[in-house]
Amino acid sequence: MPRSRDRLLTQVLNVAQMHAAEQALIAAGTDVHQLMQRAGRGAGEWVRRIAAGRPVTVLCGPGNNGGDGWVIAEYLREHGNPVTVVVAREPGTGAAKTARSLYRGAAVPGDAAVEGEVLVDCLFGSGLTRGLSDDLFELLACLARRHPHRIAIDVPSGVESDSGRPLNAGLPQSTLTIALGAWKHAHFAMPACAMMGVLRLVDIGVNEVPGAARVLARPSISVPAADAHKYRRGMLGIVAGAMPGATILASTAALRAGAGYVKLAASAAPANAPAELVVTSDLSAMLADDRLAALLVGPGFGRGDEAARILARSLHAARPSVVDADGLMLLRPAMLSGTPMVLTPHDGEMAALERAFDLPASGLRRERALALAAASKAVVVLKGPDSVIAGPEGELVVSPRASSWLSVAGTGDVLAGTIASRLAVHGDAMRAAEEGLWLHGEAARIVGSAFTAGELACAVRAAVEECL
Ligand SMILES: NC(=O)C1=CN([C@@H]2O[C@H](COP(=O)(O)OP(=O)(O)OC[C@H]3O[C@@H](n4cnc5c(N)ncnc54)[C@H](O)[C@@H]3O)[C@@H](O)[C@H]2O)[C@@H](O)CC1
Ligand SMILES: [K+]
Repeated sequence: MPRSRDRLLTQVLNVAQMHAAEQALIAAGTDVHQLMQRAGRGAGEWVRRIAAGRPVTVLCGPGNNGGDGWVIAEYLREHGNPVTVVVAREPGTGAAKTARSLYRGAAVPGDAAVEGEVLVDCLFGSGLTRGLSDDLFELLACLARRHPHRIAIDVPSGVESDSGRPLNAGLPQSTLTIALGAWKHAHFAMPACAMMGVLRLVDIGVNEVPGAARVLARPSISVPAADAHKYRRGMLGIVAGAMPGATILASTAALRAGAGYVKLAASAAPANAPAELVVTSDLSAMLADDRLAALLVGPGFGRGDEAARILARSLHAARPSVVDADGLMLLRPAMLSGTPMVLTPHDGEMAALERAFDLPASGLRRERALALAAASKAVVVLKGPDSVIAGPEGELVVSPRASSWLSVAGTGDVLAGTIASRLAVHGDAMRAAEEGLWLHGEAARIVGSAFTAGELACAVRAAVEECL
């Protein structure tokens, strides 16, 4: 793929945006038939490689997703791979009818008894508007049981493309999902993204859609300038609270994510503080220091009145800040100073912030993150298996599903420390959030399984190395 399309292929579109993008291509001279050929043949090549000569069953529905299925089947037949189409519904669109007419292989009516190695699910794609009827659900489920490899084309049938909501209970698990033209939100939203197996994208020439969300991608991190020194590289101040263990984890990550100097304001030096961490008991002096590039407030903070006062005092210093954990439970609109800020709530903290900012606690996660970002003028990293980053101007970045081994105490502190370290380096809240979230996910990939938050924090260094 040409390098210029790399960034373009990170866009994530909803159904309306995808339709508009297709219409733009059609207006520029490509017809639906050509688009379907590009999509079907691109997906067909993936299927052919996976099938490697083993029998493939293609389940075709009535819409253009079914049309893709007919193209895939013909592509496999042309390449000598055994293929059978199961016709769940006859094609209803012009492009799908044409695709069917061009297929010269075997087709059987909706027959659940067909067996094979690879099932290609082209029953419904982004046009699904309601749950599968009982007969279609049974057909899909029976075929899925009879095929060890299950490839979903565009989105698995039964999944709502814009939300990632399954519209039927008990939908089969796919081993591979091939997105067509652009990523859809379902590819990154729970619970659908956990049903999709490996994700691949086929480029059909879709152009940039203004306002589209993006998938979190590997950031590019600069090495320190030739004349760098510890302060110019960014000094991060971390404000400790009642439980300094959390700030030690955050500091361990922050020391490895790029900041030149990490200072911890704590009433007493924690016993297990890393030697590189400078501990001060003078919070006022730390906040007044001109060299302070960013602040992290919240991990292990406590939720009492004293903690609330320290939070307000810290944010009053008006430095680029990351507010996490207990800090989020105490944050009030009046504490915001308009300086770059990143908020890193999990779902429970998000609900507390929504109460504090008088926002509805309903809607999709990405919509809730966008609403909080708009109300607070902060960048919101809504954490979870399907983390999203929302910016105050409506920017939206969705993260590929994170390692489930991250579900262990302390990993949130590591994320906060990583983002804060990046914020200290350059002061750009959106960029720091993206870099931090990517580094965190990559560190988890590097440490693998059954890791501790401390091991994760140490692996941030290796993750940074991959971005240089
Ligand atoms: N439009 C284009 O230019 C392209 C579309 N492509 C494919 O087209 C797909 C979208 O096509 P469609 O919009 O035709 O959508 P689908 O193929 O998902 O099918 C939608 C049709 O099924 C009906 N329907 C929805 N839910 C149903 C249910 N539960 N039970 C029964 N019928 C139901 C709808 O009323 C509509 O007639 C994409 O996912 C992608 O696979 C690709 O071929 C690329 C090009
Ligand atoms: K499908």
